[in-house]
Amino acid sequence: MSAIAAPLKKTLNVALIQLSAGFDKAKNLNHFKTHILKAIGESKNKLDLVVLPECFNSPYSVSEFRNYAETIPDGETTQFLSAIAKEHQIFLVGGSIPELDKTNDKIYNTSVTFDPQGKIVGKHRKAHLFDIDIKGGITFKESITLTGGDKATVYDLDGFGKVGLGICYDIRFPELAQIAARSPNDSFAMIYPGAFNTTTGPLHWHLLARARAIDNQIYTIVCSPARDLNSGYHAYGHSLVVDPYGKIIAEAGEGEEIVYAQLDPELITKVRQGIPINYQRRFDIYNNVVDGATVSDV
Ligand SMILES: NC(=O)CCC(=O)C(=O)O
Repeated sequence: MSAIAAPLKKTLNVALIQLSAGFDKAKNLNHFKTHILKAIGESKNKLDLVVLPECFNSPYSVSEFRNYAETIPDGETTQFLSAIAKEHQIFLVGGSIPELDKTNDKIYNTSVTFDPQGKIVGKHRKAHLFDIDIKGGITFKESITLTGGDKATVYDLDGFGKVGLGICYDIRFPELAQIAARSPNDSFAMIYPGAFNTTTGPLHWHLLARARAIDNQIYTIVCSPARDLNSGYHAYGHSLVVDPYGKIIAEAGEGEEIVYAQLDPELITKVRQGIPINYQRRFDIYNNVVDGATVSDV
């Protein structure tokens, strides 16, 4: 058995900013800035990382994505977030925004992460678009106006270690988290800006966040908008941080709230020593999972 690597190198203090967003982009940006500063001022530990929700600068609406779309990195929101990260010396996961790619005129649901110098260190385009139709529940079809990204995303939070990033519906596909958590990437967390809804949220939100943590023995961070019953989309809320045991260590309610958590560098190693699934995997059985594995016929 080889030594267990320590994916998280030191304690990380994180805040999740759960707010709703309306039609006024400038108002949305300022609302988030006020609360980022509030989190920095109120946190009892110096904050290292702040996470925003999916579609934090615009309504979450298929018919509005193009109206709010911006280019990255020169668009207004990217510049705005970069300046905040730099001024306050934090890593900032900028939720997600509708991104216009001028090279193909397509719109993506994109998350950008900044380092404490304001530099972009990670960019993820939502890979799995939220197209669902639950009779009597919710129908939503992002693919009417959005295009899916074509990559898993892993990047380094310098000094702490690596993280993987997915956006909302991406959490239903365990492969992105596996890619991030396993060697050679060895991430300590998956971060998901997300906006589950009031039909699937109560059923699946906590379970999926906990499942990704347990599958991979990493932290999972999921940040939702606050629920606004006057908007066209009722977000579930309940932003969460889950530890590598699958235990919820911080959780918001449904309204506007900031939640704080401290990620312990020793816990991942401890969990992996106690439940050593990393060394017990049977790749000889499931290495063909993409093409269709051979199953026993007896
Ligand atoms: N914004 C989203 O991707 C929503 C995903 C969701 O609600 C789900 O059930 O999955």
